[in-house]
Amino acid sequence: GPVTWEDIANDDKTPGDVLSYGLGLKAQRFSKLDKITPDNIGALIPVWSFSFGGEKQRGQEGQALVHDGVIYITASYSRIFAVDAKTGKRLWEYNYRLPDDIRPCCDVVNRGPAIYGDKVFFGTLDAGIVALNKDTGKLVWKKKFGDHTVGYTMTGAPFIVKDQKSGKVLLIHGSSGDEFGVVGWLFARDPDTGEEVWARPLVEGHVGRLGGKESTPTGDPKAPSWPRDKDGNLVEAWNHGGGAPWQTASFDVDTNTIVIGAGNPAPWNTWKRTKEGDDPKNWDSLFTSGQAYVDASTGELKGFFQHTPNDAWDFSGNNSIILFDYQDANGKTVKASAHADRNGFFFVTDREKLATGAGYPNKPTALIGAWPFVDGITWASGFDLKTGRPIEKDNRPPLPKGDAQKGDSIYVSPPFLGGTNWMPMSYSPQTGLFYIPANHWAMDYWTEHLTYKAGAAYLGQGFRIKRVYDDHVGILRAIDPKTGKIAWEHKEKFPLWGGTLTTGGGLLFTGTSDGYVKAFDTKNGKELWKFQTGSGVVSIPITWEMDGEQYLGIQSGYGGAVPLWGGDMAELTKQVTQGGSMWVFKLANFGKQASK
Ligand SMILES: O=C(O)c1cc(C(=O)O)c2c(n1)C(=O)C(=O)c1cc(C(=O)O)[nH]c1-2
Ligand SMILES: [Ca+2]
Ligand SMILES: [Ca+2]
Repeated sequence: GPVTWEDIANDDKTPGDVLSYGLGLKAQRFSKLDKITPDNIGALIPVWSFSFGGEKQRGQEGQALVHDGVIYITASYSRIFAVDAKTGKRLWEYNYRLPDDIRPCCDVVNRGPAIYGDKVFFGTLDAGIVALNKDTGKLVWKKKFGDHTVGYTMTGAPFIVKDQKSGKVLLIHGSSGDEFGVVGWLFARDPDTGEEVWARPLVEGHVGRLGGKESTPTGDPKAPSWPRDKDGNLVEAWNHGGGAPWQTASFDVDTNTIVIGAGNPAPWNTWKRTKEGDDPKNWDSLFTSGQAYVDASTGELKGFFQHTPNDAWDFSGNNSIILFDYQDANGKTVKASAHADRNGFFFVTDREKLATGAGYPNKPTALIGAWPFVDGITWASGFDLKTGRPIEKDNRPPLPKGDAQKGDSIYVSPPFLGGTNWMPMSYSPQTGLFYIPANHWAMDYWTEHLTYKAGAAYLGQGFRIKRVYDDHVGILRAIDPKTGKIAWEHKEKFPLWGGTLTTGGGLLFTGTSDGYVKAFDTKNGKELWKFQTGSGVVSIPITWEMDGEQYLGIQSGYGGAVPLWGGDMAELTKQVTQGGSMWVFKLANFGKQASK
């Protein structure tokens, strides 16, 4: 049958299906299923594996959905499959026809579909979004939202919300393309027709749309966080300023607020976004590299917290923002958001303040806590809780001296690939901990001259990624959101590039770049189980219940940004062969089958 809004709103409470990216509107990636436990996980075995086929493989970063015994999985190169969850039999397949001149910065990935009514929705790499009939795979509508030849693309999973004022269900999705100098947009559409309801650009002073007409500027129309040139015009970078919300939202029903991360400013070169001769700290490049709180009815930006003002490192602010509640020291319930940023800090913010924070962003600050979750951060020593601003180490890549083509190279950690990246963390209400798939690495980093050219990379920085520790790159860490203390950690030889999932059985599932699906004890990080899938795992695990049994699903297929941009880490992972498949596991019950 059709998927209703109630089904989606209750997704986190109904383990028989998985209807949203994040396994619920709060994106906690926690399933209460407790049939698989630390005691019996030794009996977890594959039930089936499904190959995405095709000549082209590359990164499989999707999170699958499950409804009525059908799994919906997106794959690289804008493909989607419906597969029988019991048997692994293909029900239908849809291959979007991509033009040759797409410009995804960081591999031809897709992070998953959305489902609502009788349709499934997913983004395409030529900056489009399509709706298909979920039972037949037949195209219902398609919309192109940006010019792919200048760099617009889409890799993130769309998300369904319900505007609590109008009662309208909306399909929410973002855009990618900051590395090519496009302005990032967040869109709300009618899921039945694909018609735009509103759209919100995330560069200050750019104007949004509502009901097909210009609505309001984002922030201050004069864009005071961007500098002006000698003639009084906003600098070139402002026209191409980035801020792409290229990952997936969460939704706070209570305040009718869409919570989404905004991408890096463009270009990466901090001096192109700083008034000549001035300090970058005076030019924040709003509304980039932070968490945005958007009104579901109008697309207005209600609040914003910036993780990296005038981001010089492509730290971005995109990856998951998990909504959770906790008791503070006085026993008061705090409605908070949690986010592990590429800049190396784990943030806890007050989501009620951010949803109602009238006036200029960051004032008053909604920051509750910011703690490092990786070692050796070079750009800042911490955050000032009074102002919400970073305490910078004055370690920005310098301008080239005199006529030099390049500035002096500096050592930066985390590098632009981040302390973590797109791969979503998860939360366990049982342990009260967050589980962050992180990496220890660094880069040599230098400034280069540049001017904007449509369709060309717009960075103005050079880099080389390198290792920090001999024994590991990947570092899975459990962090306490009240204290920032690391409860446990687990090291991996290769970069971690897959998302995490926690369960009521006290397990944490994730994948590794060298091909394993692994399970850990959420309490102490003990590795309890692993299975080799045959290619690197850079996707997101899910779990669901079918006929009284708990299933685990995850995609295998190595790719993403590391093999393309990872310098020494790209070299390291060259030995990983490509693939493209979905794996499904459950507990072995040979005894029961024999007695049937
Ligand atoms: O700013 C952007 O528009 C944008 C988009 C994407 C993307 O859509 O995949 C990535 C990035 N930036 C990025 O900086 C990055 O490190 C990255 C890694 C990945 C990946 O899938 O492995 N995508 C992206
Ligand atoms: Ca569910
Ligand atoms: Ca980026």
